[in-house]
Amino acid sequence: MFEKGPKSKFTVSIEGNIGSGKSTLLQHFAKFNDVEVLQEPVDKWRNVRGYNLLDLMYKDPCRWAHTFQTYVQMTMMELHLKPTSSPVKLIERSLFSARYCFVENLFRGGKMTEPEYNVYCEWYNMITQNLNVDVDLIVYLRTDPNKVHERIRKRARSEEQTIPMQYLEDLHKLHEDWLIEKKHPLPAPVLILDANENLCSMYKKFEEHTSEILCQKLVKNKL
Ligand SMILES: Cc1cc2cn([C@H]3C[C@H](O)[C@@H](CO)O3)c(=O)nc2[nH]1
Repeated sequence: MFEKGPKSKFTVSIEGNIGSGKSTLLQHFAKFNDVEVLQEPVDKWRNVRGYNLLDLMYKDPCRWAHTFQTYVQMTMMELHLKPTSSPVKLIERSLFSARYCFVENLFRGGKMTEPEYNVYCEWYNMITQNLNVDVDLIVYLRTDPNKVHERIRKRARSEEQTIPMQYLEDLHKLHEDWLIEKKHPLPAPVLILDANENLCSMYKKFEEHTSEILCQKLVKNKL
C-alpha cells in the first residue's frame, strides 16, 4: 500500500506509567546536541479545536476514551514519522505503549466497546505494517504504582487528580506484561531503569546509562 520510507535515525522510546519520571529523563537528554527530544504532545490532547480531550476522557471514559486514543494515535504517529537531522531521536512513549498499555487497559476495563477497540486495532495494524514507525531501543522507567500515585498528587496536573489507584495498578501490570513478560510484540530491546528513587539519584543513573543509550546508535549505524 505505501512504500516504507528511508530507515529512521536511531530512535529511542521512553516508556513508563503516569508519573514515572519520563519528562525528567527527557529534560536530561535535551542538553545533548546530537539528540532530538520529542515529548508527548499533551498540549495538543488538551486543545483539539477548543476541546480538552484529555479532560473529557478522564471525566467520562466510556464516552470519550476511543475518541481520545484515536487522536493520541495520530499525534504519536507524527512523532514517529517526524524527520530529524539529529543522529538520535528520543520520543516520549510510542504507538506501541498506546496500543498495548493504554488502549488495552481501557478495553479490558470496559471503557471502550469491542467495535471501538477493533477499529482502533485496524488502524494500528495498517500504520505499523505500512509506515516506518520503528524504534531501536525502549527505555522502561519501572516504578511502583504507590510511588507514581504520590508523584501525580505532587505534580497536580488538574485532569489527573481523580485517577484511582486501581487504574495505575492496571497500567503498571500492562507495562510489565509487555516489557518484562514480553506478552505482546516488542519492537526493540528494553533497557530497564528502576525509577522509584528520588530525582537526583535518578539523574546519576541516567548519566550512567546515557553512554549505553547513545552508543547503541553506533552499534546500529555500524550494522
Ligand atoms: C501513547 C499514549 C500516551 C498516553 C497518555 N495518556 C494519559 C496519561 C496521562 O494522564 C496523560 C499524559 O501522559 O495522558 C493516555 O491516557 N493514553 C496515552 N497513550
